[in-house]
Parts: sequence; C-alpha cells; structure tokens
Amino acid sequence: MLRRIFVHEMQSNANIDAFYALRRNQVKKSIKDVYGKNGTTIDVRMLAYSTVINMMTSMFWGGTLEGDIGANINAQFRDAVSELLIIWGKPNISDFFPFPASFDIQGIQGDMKRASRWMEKIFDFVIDPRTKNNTNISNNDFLDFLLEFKDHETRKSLSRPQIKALSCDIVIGGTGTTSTSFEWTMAELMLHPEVMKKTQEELTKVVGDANVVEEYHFHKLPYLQAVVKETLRLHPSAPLLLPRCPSQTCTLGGYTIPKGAKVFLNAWAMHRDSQLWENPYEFRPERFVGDSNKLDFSGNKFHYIPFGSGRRMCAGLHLGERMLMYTLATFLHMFHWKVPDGEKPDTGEKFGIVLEKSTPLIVIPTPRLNNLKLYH
Ligand code: HEM
Repeated sequence: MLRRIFVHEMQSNANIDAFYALRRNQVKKSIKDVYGKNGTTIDVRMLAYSTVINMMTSMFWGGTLEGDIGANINAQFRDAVSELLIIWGKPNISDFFPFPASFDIQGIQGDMKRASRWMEKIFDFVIDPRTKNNTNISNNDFLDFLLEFKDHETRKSLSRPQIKALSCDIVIGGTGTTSTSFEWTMAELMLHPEVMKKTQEELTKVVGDANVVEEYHFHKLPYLQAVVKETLRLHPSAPLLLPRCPSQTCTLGGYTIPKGAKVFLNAWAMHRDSQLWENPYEFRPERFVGDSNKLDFSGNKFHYIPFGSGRRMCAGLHLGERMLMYTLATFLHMFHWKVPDGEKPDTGEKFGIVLEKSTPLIVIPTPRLNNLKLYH
C-alpha cells in the first residue's frame, strides 16, 4: 500500500510539478555556493549530495524549519542518511549464514537500529508541531501530503510509523542514487571533452545565455538525455538492483530457483554485455540518439534497466530523472568545469548497494555566462 501511495498519489506529474519551486530554490543556493568558489577546487560528490539532500528535505518539510534549528535539523538529517546508506551497503555475513544471524557478528543490525532510531527522532521533531498545533496551515510539502492522506476506499489515514517508514524509504532510495549518478556523469564528461562541448552547445542553443535552465527545457535537450542514459548504462547506481525472493520454486533458463532464495540481478553486467551492446565499455551517448533513443527508463527492454524493472522497479523514477536532469543541466549551463592541472579523473568503482566512484571527483568551476546576476 505504501508503494502505491508514493508512486501513484505522491508522484503524479501534478505533484512533482508542484514541488518544482522547492527544488529550484535549493539548486539556486548551490549555484551561489559554487560561484563563491570560482576558480578553486570543489568536490563534486559533496556538491551533488548536499544539493540533492537539500532538495529532498525541502520537498519533505519545505521552509517550515528556518534559522539555526532548521540548519541543525537538516544537518543531522544529512548525517543520518549518510550513515544509513553506508550501513545498508555493507556485506552482511548473516545474509549468507542465517544460523548465527541472531548474534549480529558484525554489529550491522545494531548499527542499523541505532541509525534508524536517530532518523525517527528527526521525523518526530518535524511532525510533532504540525499534529499538536493543528493550525491547518498548508505547507504544500510531502509531509503535509502524508499527514492529510486518506485512502480513497477505506478513508483511513496513515499511522505515524507508516509515515516515517515511507519517508525513510523515499529519502534513502532517492539521495545516494541521484547524487552518485550526478558525479558519474560529470566524471564521464571530464574524460570526454568533446561530449562536454556538445552538451553545453545544446544548452546554449536551447536555454540561451541570458536565462537559467527550467524543467520545461528538458524535452528539447535530447543530447543531454543521451548523456544521462549512457552514464546510467555504464554506472547504474544500484548495480544489483534490489534482491528478489520467489514465493514458489521455479525454473528459469534451466536453473531451479528454490522458494525463498535471494536473487540478485546484475544490471551492471547486462549493461556491459558485448552480445547486447556494441563496444560496451566505451562511453558513447550517440547510441541513445535517434532510433535507439527508443530505449527509455521504463525497464521494458531487459538489457537496459538502470531504474530496475517490474513491480519493484524504482518508485522515484520520475522525480529522480527530473532532479538529475535539472541539476546537471543547470550546472553545465552555468559553469565551465576543469580538473586541476596534471590530474585525470578515474572511473574506479567502490562496492556497495549504491555504486560510487572509488575516489571523489575534484574539479574547478568558472562562470560560463556573462550575466553575473544569474548566479545570485
Ligand atoms: C538517478 C536516480 C535514481 C536511480 C538510478 C534509481 C534506481 C533505482 C533502482 C535500480 C531501484 C531498484 C529497482 C529494482 O530492483 O527493480 C530503485 C528502487 C527504489 N527507488 Fe530509486 N533510483 C533513483 C532515484 C530515486 C528517487 C529520487 C527516489 C525517491 C524520491 C527513489 C526511490 C526508490 C525507492 C523507494 C525504491 C524501492 C522500491 C521498492 O522497494 O519497491 N529512487 N531505484
């Protein structure tokens, strides 16, 4: 039920549109920050992570937490999400040897419980004033939506644990994936200056030099879309998707899969299979331009599934796509980017539930547009 609420109710196009102003404000803040660092080095992972998490918190509880308290709670939230993502990605021996699982040999379960309690406290802190004061003031954010939600058929509201569980899934599912995809795209563009040039030329043509990128520009940016698709092919942010578990013993491709087995689908390997892709290890956005552009994120063509496929596919697909496109288009349109002299970005990967670059991408931004007012 929670998945249905999130996918069909919260993520309708109208709702995603309604939260656009909140996302835009956060990206504007990041532009100002980057502008302030003009000519010096910045860590793209930090930039992407803080921009995405700020968009998330802004969509969750909007501008209701202002001043020092707001800054503090947002910072705590950022730390709690980072910690949960790290714990979530750790290989857990108990998954493979269920017998000693109750001993929690690596302490992963304990760490997870502690971080989840921390996260819950933050949600309680934000939810309490809204339910206690009963002010009826509309904040137009995710939290309002969840607090006011009533099932069409049963007329039942969501309980507080349900609200917190759903919120946690959304934030954990959306933050690392989107920010990592941003960093990988920037890394590939730094390694392929000709692709960077073409992407920025397209932005100049479509957006112009006197305007900022808006979400309505996206459908006129096929090359940037191709760059994003190609990045997600080579660097799918959840390389093994989420584990499946058959409810019945079944046979697939001649293999018997017992009921209850944990099944991982290796999207990373499928995206690099030379029987399915020409020169699979090369970064070539052109493969997604024109006719082959028919490949999309719907998960219907099984050789390209960066957002997964089927009933458990990414619940935040539309929002994730928009946040990624918007941040990339904006930063590429507003700034020139170069790596520090003598350095070359690498494409080494770090194992985890989210596929991160093994070393952070460090770059130097300089303003690209003449109208400096656009940076404030
Ligand atoms: C570039 C951005 C993103 C990518 C590449 C991505 C990718 C994925 C993938 C591959 C899965 C597993 C699907 C499967 O196993 O079939 C997944 C699940 C999920 N994603 Fe995303 N995601 C992104 C953004 C987001 C955002 C922004 C949100 C929330 C706002 C989100 C929420 C979720 C949730 C809740 C699940 C779990 C679904 C379930 O268990 O049924 N994702 N995502």
